Amino acid sequence: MYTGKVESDEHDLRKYDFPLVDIPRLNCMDPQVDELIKSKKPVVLTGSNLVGAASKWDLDYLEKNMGNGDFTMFVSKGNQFKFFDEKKLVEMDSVSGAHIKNRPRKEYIRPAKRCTIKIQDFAKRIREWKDGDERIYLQQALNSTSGASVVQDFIRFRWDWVTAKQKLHNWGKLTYNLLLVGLQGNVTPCHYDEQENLFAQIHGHKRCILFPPEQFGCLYPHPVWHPHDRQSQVDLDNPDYERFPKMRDLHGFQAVIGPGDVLYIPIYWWHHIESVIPEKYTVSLNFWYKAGPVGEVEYPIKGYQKVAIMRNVEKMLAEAMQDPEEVGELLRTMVEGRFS
Ligand SMILES: CCC[C@@H](CC(=O)O)C(=O)C(=O)O
Ligand SMILES: [Zn+2]
Repeated sequence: MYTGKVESDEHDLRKYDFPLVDIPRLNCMDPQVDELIKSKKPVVLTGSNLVGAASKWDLDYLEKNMGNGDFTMFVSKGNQFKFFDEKKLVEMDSVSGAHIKNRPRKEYIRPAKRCTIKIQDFAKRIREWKDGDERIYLQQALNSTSGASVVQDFIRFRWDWVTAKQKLHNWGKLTYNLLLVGLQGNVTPCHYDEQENLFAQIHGHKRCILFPPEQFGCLYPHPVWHPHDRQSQVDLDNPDYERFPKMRDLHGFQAVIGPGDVLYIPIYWWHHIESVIPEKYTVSLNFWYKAGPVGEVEYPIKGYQKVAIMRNVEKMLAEAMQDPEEVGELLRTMVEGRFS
């Protein structure tokens, strides 16, 4: 169980140009926990036993008990697993209307290829993996086909505790739990999700770097119609300050989480997550909850609300212009020399 400050070199952590402060680590019964969650600030919860029933979910156990399903796996030549939404290629046609259909479809580079695999084959590939091989990352929603023992373990999660959190903080419904099994060194690059996330670490350690929604301007997300919607264009591990000068203003929060820890990643908060040494692979399970109903709007509006507004403006303009390429031109015309 990780207990020290993050500078410890037990996980051989990469150094960054931007400052990083530790995310608070609190026992789940500490009253400060609900204050932090209420104010949409990240916190590492210890002692929740949320997924205690899954503490035995190592590769051998999963191999024997995940059943015979075809599970989703991503394969990457490098160590980055940047999410690519294939649906956007279709939606973009519908968003941008007929005439774009006959334009040459920009061939997007998919940093990670999606495929399916049996858990036994996946476990074999993890065991046999060696430096230089392409990397693999199993990312599978848990459901009733996930094998009887796994389902039994799932039922024994602390649903009382987590459902009380969901209700207390007025979150929407649990959309799903994503089981994540990845190699040491795998990175999910900087992105935000439109869901509240209780991120439970089961095996191995993950270094999590988070930025608040207010730092949107420093992280240059792809446009909403892009398959990399919600993903930052910047590579924190290989910064390009020419293209993205405001990266210099980044200041982040970090935590290394280990078995039994649960990291609260607030909705719209940016996160960059790396599986770190010493274990060869990591196992995590997230709990994604839809945003709760928007109550009384308090002014001034918050950073995450500005992100939601910017997303809606981008979508509306893409619909109106019928061509996403023209949206940038229109926004520049609107802003340049007028609002400074
Ligand atoms: C596909 C989800 C990946 C996960 C990060 C990680 O553990 O690699 C994450 O970003 C999240 O739980 O929101
Ligand atoms: Zn995420």
